[in-house]
Amino acid sequence: MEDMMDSAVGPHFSGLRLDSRRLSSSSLPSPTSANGNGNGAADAAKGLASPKADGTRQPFVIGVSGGTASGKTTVCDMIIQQLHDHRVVLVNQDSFYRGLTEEQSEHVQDYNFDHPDAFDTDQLLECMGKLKSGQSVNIPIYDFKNHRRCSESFRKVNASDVIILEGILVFHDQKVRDLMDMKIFVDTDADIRLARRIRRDTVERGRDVISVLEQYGRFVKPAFDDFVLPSKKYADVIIPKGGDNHVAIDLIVQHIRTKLGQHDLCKIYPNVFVVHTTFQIRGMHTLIRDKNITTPDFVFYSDRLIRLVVEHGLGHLPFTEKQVVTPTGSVYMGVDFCKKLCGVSIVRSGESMENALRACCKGIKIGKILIHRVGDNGQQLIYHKLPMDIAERHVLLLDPVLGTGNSANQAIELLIRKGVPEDRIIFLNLISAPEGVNCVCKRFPRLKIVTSEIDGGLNEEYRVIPGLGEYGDRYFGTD
Ligand SMILES: Nc1ncnc2c1ncn2[C@@H]1O[C@H](COP(=O)(O)OP(=O)(O)O)[C@@H](O)[C@H]1O
Ligand SMILES: Nc1ccn([C@@H]2O[C@H](COP(=O)(O)O)[C@@H](O)[C@H]2O)c(=O)n1
Ligand SMILES: [Mg+2]
Repeated sequence: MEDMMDSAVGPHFSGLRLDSRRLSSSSLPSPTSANGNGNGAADAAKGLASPKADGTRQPFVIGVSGGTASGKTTVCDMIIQQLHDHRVVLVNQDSFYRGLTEEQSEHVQDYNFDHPDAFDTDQLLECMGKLKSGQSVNIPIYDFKNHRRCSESFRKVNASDVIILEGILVFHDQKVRDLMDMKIFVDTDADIRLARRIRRDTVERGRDVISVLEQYGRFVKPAFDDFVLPSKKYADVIIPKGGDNHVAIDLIVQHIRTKLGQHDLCKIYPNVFVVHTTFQIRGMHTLIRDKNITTPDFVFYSDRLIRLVVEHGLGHLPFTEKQVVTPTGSVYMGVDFCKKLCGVSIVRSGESMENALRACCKGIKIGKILIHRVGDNGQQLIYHKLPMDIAERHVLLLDPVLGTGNSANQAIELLIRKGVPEDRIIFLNLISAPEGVNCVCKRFPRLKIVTSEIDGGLNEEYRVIPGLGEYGDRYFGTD
């Protein structure tokens, strides 16, 4: 999508109209550009939004606007359905309609629901701010039949990687626009919109045709001309034909998938590090993943790979400056290793990484954590033997395969309970599933993960695919 966006210079592109001034790579404005658009198209083309001060990434926010009944909600639902990914949430501007007072209700025919003042934009900004900072929010539920908010219930929306905010006036207020990394305008012919609106308001909202037409002529159309249409210029992408435009929706879905894709995990989570791949590394992975390899060969090549991961992990430790004198009498300005260090292996497969760690760090203390599932109810028992002064050390947590992330999270929680600061834990593994990376990084954004390959995902039995089977059994020859 990004490549295609960059090369699409004409006003029309497969039914998806892109503003070529914005999307030609040389003219992409920054989100803080002085043109007042608050345009985040540059971010949209580059990756997820910029990191926050604590190093975690902010969610990617997509604004979807357009006239009433243009198909905004339909388009958003289609995008979310196609993505089939729980890391995308929808926020409707409609939810932030102010409820009518008794007096206003008595003269509802005179109320302008299409004016910006009809929405509680401060509340919308507060909710979006919370979502962007990773907190879940309770969003009001608005009832179009009695023009009020439901007083007892809310819709809980969890923090996500992608937030879609849709509504007729989401591009009107600059503060709301500034939240967005990408803006889509659903452009549908006015006659079609009116026809749909009549049908929707009579069938779904219990109104009569006369009142719908009166409201349309008195408020909806003028407000469209005064507020909605002028905000179209802020759009990065214009979709003609709304939900019927499958080409445009496919392209947008593909774009979001790219943002969420496993190859973007390192962009999403700045603390995930994948060892730079070479043909040697690919060759060793090919051997250990082969179901026909002998146990000695599995151990030999695993050990080689683990040493690479350990060395990479050690590179993330703090250092102090150190000078030494060389045999030529010259001074070498170098660095000294971090001394306060220990390993912790998650028993049993994590123990397979201990030799490689000892080979790299002479005399290193290594603790152990055993996580034992109790029955089928998800409860787990943890046994551990850790260095007494672990709270003062940097911890290299060892487990060769990161699958669901559940055991890793249990182990990390224990380390934190023992006083180890989150940012002093480096989790080392050979293979990671994207699900595990998401699970661990969301919970512990300051911890570092160092891995040698990120696989496709988990199957129905929660095994990493393509993976390499039961690592511990293969390493210790018990398979
Ligand atoms: N492509 C389409 N063809 C036919 N009906 C549609 C189409 N898109 C939306 N509708 C219908 O039109 C009405 C308005 O669509 P909706 O997505 O709610 O628009 P908006 O959120 O922009 O107001 C709904 O009743 C919906 O079912
Ligand atoms: N009580 C209300 C509140 C809003 N409206 C109309 O809804 C339209 C916005 O929603 P869309 O899904 O159509 O974008 C807007 O045009 C309002 O006129 C209403 O009729 N009653
Ligand atoms: Mg809608």
